[in-house]
Amino acid sequence: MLNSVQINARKLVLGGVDASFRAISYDLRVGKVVRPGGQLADHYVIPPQGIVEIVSEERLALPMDVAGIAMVKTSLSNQGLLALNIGIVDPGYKGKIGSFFVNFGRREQTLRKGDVFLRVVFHAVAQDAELEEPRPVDDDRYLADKRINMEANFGTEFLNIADITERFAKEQFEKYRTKILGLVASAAFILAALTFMLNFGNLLLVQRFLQPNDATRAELLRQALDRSNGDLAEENRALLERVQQLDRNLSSAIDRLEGTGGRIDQSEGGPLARPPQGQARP
Ligand SMILES: Nc1ccn([C@H]2C[C@H](O)[C@@H](COP(=O)(O)OP(=O)(O)OP(=O)(O)O)O2)c(=O)n1
Repeated sequence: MLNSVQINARKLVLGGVDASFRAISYDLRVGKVVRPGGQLADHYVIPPQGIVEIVSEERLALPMDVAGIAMVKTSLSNQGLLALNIGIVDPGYKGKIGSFFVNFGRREQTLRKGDVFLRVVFHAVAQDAELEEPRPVDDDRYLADKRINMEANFGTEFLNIADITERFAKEQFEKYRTKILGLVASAAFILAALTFMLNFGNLLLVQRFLQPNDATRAELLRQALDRSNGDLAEENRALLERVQQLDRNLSSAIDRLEGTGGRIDQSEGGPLARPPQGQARP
């Protein structure tokens, strides 16, 4: 691992400042901020769950026998700002360095031009193999690619909780819409059927209380017939007595007629007694 004197002497960092040289590393500073919409800025307030991309102020200019390793700044991590693009800087790499940052904390965090954001250590690379030198990375091209990538692939929040929730809810709704509509239709049908049956039941109940059923009607008819039979029996009995009385009167009238030799005793009443002349029989 190279020390700061070697880093400085071999001009591994272009545009560097003394304050960023550490004993065995260099602290890269923020050059440009690429906001979630892709716009360039000198600073950005990262909301909780927010994301931003940072491009270094310095350029690295590595020869083929030096490789770099970009590492997180512990102080930023402690604030909840985590660098995602840590890793190897290939031997021969010439260009700026960039990294996404996400805010895992509960509070907003600001990154601005000049802040340190990555720590780079440098290693000597053994030269016993044929290495292909990477092509230099143009600063403007590097920045433009970062902007395009940011705009195309990232939202204001790295977790995009609102978007994810909305998309998830929409997907679930689409998935279950047919089922839900079917269930609603069935529920409506069942409700309608129950309402109808309730009304029908009420009607039957009212009819049961207001109208006599067949058994009740038969009972009423039987009582009426009983009453009628009783009346007829009574009349029959009266008529029978009357007939018997008439029969008795007739017998006694005949007896008297025979006793008197065919003369009719006008003093006797009875059914066969002749009424006086000009008087109608009752
Ligand atoms: N934070 C970083 C880390 C590295 N690099 C640069 C220097 C590296 O030499 C180069 C390639 O690094 P990786 O291999 O990690 O990235 P890729 O897999 O995208 O690159 P490649 O296309 O070379 O496979 O990217 C960078 O710009 N920013």
